[in-house]
Amino acid sequence: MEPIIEVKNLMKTYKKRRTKELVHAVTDVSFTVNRGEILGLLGPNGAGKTTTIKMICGLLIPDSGTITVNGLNNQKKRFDSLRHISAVLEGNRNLYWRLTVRENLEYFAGNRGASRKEVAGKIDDLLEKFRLKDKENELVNRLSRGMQQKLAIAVAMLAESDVILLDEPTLGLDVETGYEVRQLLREIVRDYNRTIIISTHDMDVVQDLCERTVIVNQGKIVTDDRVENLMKLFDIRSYTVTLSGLLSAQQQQLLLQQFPNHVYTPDTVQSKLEVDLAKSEEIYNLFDVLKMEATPVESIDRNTVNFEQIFMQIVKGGTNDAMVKSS
Ligand SMILES: Nc1ncnc2c1ncn2[C@@H]1O[C@H](COP(=O)(O)OP(=O)(O)OP(=O)(O)O)[C@@H](O)[C@H]1O
Repeated sequence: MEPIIEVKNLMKTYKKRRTKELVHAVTDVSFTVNRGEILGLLGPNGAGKTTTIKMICGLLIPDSGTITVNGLNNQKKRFDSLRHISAVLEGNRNLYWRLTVRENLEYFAGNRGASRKEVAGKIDDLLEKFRLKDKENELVNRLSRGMQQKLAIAVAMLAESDVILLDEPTLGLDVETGYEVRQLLREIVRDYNRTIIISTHDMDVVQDLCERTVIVNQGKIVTDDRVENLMKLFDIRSYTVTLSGLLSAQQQQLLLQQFPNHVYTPDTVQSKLEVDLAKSEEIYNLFDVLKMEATPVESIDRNTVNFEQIFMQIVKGGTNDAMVKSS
């Protein structure tokens, strides 16, 4: 694995203009991103994600710490290192709303010194890839939010930089467009050999797209691990039992003793019982309790843990939580 971005001991404090109060946005952030990786940068509101992203793409200067892009320190070799990075920070705000889709692409390509003729093929390729060909002459302000977002990512692709930073790429998109954007990002990494860092609150993005995630809370990293490792680490054996009727008082008593954290929702027609097992063998104890009475069991379903639950679990303890790392 070849590291393309190395972030070491970043720190950034803001001073509020009016009150002069200090905000320690990033207190200690270090992580590495490998070439060809899709890394999810997560954290609750105000955790320091945008500040970190802005420091990586050179929009903010850290108070201390270093950022290396392709082996180049982004403060000492600012121009050379930033050449390797493109960023889509506020999605559609990166675009010119009174220009058409193609004009936006031509404008931003021109900004990088390329002539209209030189980039025509590249623009056609991007329009095709981002399924925007039939909208190429549409004004950006007439496009849906999803199309604007796709165009903003296409603009970032023009630079042919190794790394693309995306802040909330699926924010405000409907389910279908969110899926399409995720699909596109996957293709970008696969077909164009790019590295992507995504700051997001969208857990579908993480579960579906990111190989690794760095979770920040109150300016510090609390988790840096592969998504599949975290899924395994938090894979609690959680079951939902559906009954056609009620549990007896004795059954409820036994459940309380054996599974103190269970949740029982009684209903004369259809009751629900949710149980977390510490070990898989405990399922036999559950069966023993259920078969004590003749109440029919309609189904026993294993609940799968999703990334949202994992995320909540990791951040709810705040900065005192030990760093979660399974490997
Ligand atoms: N220009 C600024 N001046 C003062 N405080 C700021 C400034 N920008 C950000 N902050 C504060 O720094 C902290 C980190 O903010 P940041 O935007 O990096 O968090 P975030 O993780 O991206 O949050 P969100 O998910 O809400 O976008 C927050 O407390 C925020 O209020």
